[in-house]
Amino acid sequence: MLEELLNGNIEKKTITQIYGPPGVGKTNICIISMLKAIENGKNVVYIDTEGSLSIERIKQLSGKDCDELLKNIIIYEPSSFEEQSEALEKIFLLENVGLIIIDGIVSLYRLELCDKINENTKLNRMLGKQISNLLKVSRQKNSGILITNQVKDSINGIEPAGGRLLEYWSKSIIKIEKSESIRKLTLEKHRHAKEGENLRFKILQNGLEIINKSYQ
Ligand SMILES: Nc1ncnc2c1ncn2[C@@H]1O[C@H](COP(=O)(O)OP(=O)(O)OP(=O)(O)O)[C@@H](O)[C@H]1O
Repeated sequence: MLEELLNGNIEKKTITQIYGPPGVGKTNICIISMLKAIENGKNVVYIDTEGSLSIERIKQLSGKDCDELLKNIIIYEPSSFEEQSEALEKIFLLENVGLIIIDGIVSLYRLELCDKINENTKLNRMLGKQISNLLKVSRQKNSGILITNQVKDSINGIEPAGGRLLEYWSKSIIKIEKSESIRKLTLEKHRHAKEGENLRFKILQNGLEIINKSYQ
């Protein structure tokens, strides 16, 4: 799905970010990207911070029994932002990693934000360290990085959460929105594909159906 919009695979050694409101289809796209990487003979690390990953959904989208596929998926389910940092450290020890997915990169971070400035500074430092580790491990393994992000309100409507740091280090940024059953992906930032390109699709039981691709 993302390949059609990016005119190629998810780039290796950089962060591709997809952001949008709840229930819009971010996890579905993560699963499709994961299945593609496995099809290409790679293992996938899936860091599920919100309990979004469903084995049943993997089964539906792959059309296969999951037992074989699960051998190629390393799932982490951190319950704190610190555990998320620890999960990233573990990837350095894994073999044949083609794609690292963090579904909800700042969900736990946002949950832990509070009114104590010291605590928030610590969380920000941890986010910086996580981004640095992600880039380091992806260079070491020659793997892609796909993260999903929540939205926050801004004067222009909505924008990705996680601040400038995450925006700067995400070399591809894709917005996803929904109107009734139609989803729209828009390429907002990319190093070598046309920004503003968009793709409309539907989520079906057994896959994602592309409706059209256009440039506006
Ligand atoms: N079998 C299915 N057939 C059709 N649509 C489905 C099926 N399974 C899930 N969906 C649709 O997928 C959508 C949820 O997508 P997804 O979980 O990818 O969203 P998300 O953006 O990751 O949400 P969140 O941020 O809350 O985790 C829902 O609209 C749901 O109806």
